[in-house]
Amino acid sequence: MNEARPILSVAAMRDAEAAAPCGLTELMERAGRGLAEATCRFAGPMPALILCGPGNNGGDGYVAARCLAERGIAVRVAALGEPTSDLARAARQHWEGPVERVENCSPAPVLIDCLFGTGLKRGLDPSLHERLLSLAQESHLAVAADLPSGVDADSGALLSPIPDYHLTVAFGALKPAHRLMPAMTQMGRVVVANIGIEADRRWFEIGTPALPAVRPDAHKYSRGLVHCLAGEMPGAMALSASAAARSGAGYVRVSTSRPIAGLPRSVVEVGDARLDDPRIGCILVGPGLGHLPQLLTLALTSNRPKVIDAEAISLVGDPARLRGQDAILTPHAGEFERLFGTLSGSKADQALAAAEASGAVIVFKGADTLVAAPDGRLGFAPPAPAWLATAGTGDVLAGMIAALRARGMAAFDAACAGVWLHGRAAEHAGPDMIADDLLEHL
Ligand SMILES: NC(=O)C1=CN([C@@H]2O[C@H](COP(=O)(O)OP(=O)(O)OC[C@H]3O[C@@H](n4cnc5c(N)ncnc54)[C@H](OP(=O)(O)O)[C@@H]3O)[C@@H](O)[C@H]2O)[C@@H](O)CC1
Ligand SMILES: [K+]
Repeated sequence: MNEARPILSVAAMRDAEAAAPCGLTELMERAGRGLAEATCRFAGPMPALILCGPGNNGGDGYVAARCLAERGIAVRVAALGEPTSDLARAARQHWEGPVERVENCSPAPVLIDCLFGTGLKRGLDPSLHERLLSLAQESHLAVAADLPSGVDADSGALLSPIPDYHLTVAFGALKPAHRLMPAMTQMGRVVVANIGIEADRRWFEIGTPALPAVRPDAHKYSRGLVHCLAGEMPGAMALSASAAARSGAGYVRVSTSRPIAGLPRSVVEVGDARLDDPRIGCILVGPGLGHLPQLLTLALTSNRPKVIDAEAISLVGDPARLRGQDAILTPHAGEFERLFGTLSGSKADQALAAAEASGAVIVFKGADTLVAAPDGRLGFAPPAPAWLATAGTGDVLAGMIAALRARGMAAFDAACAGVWLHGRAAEHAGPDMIADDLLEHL
């Protein structure tokens, strides 16, 4: 079972650290020990070079050096200068070995980057980031302590270039950058070292979903009716409706003015669109919609839950129009901007602002998909294969989420579950998959 792991912003991390009953010195001790242990497990007994910055990330490095030396590993330390924080100064004093200079130290098979973590405020000086890149290039394995030095922890932006790491050891909890583009692709394997903080769980990495059980007395309506509104290009809705049928909906119905090729025989095509039917568990509008804004208007006249995808998102026009609707929106970046405009802040900030402005659950898609709720909950998708970026996969996701919503899951939970299952289906389908192949893996 893959538990949802908490994700903490820099501010939330500082609060959690300050509230830790064990105190900050012990937290640093645990972070350094966790770094040493994870590195040993990953790299074995290879000689290591630890680069220490001036702050507490550097402090973790001095602790890790001591722990690695205690394990008999040949470890060297190189620093930018003397530590500037009290905690790091104390950690430096407990390291009994020599301290070289980052500018002229020689490389080692394992490079451990403890230059900067959550305290990074600007890009590294060019001479320093070039030094970091070249030492990483000359190592076999590069390990980042908490975050690669150069990454903004809250946004995932690269403030200066970073090497590709093999392992990143996050302390206490993941930070947004561990699951946001572009930083997430350069961190290698990401593990969390438990340092004993209590983490707020409103932001989290989406874990294995708990799907509703099928009751012994279930019938097709109680298992969830998804009503799809097909538009000008019904092939897209064929994918969505098939995905809904394969995601456990009891009954999938498609309103269409002409026959749709490629639908499973169990999916029913109907000529009219009676959306006041209380048995409808979720309406789906958008995939293949084309220029039929009246279908969105029709969906919005119904009080039933709805998933609004693709072209229908842009047609909403004003986010306030969704207030009072029980809606899930699934925009990619272009659709997001068309509806919500250019919002400031990180992708996480933007997703939350959009959820608040619309009152809807927002699935902000991309290589770093986020699911935001109006109440401030935020799910970060675990990494999914890059080959998901192909035509029609969004239609499949919309159908999956509609089915999970129709099965009675709350909107936010259904969206998170759909995103998680979609990523895992892509892993099973393999690199040459097309969207249709996902259906076999739902
Ligand atoms: N708090 C805790 O209890 C625990 C924290 N832990 C660890 O602490 C890390 C956070 O530590 P931190 O806050 O000291 O920040 P950190 O990332 O070391 O850097 C700050 C220093 O860098 C400097 N600086 C910044 N950018 C720069 C640049 N581009 N180029 C040059 N300098 C730059 C900045 O100087 P300033 O700009 O402020 O003058 C300041 O001196 C966290 O990631 C985790 O590893 C764990 O031990 C668990 C317990
Ligand atoms: K680091």
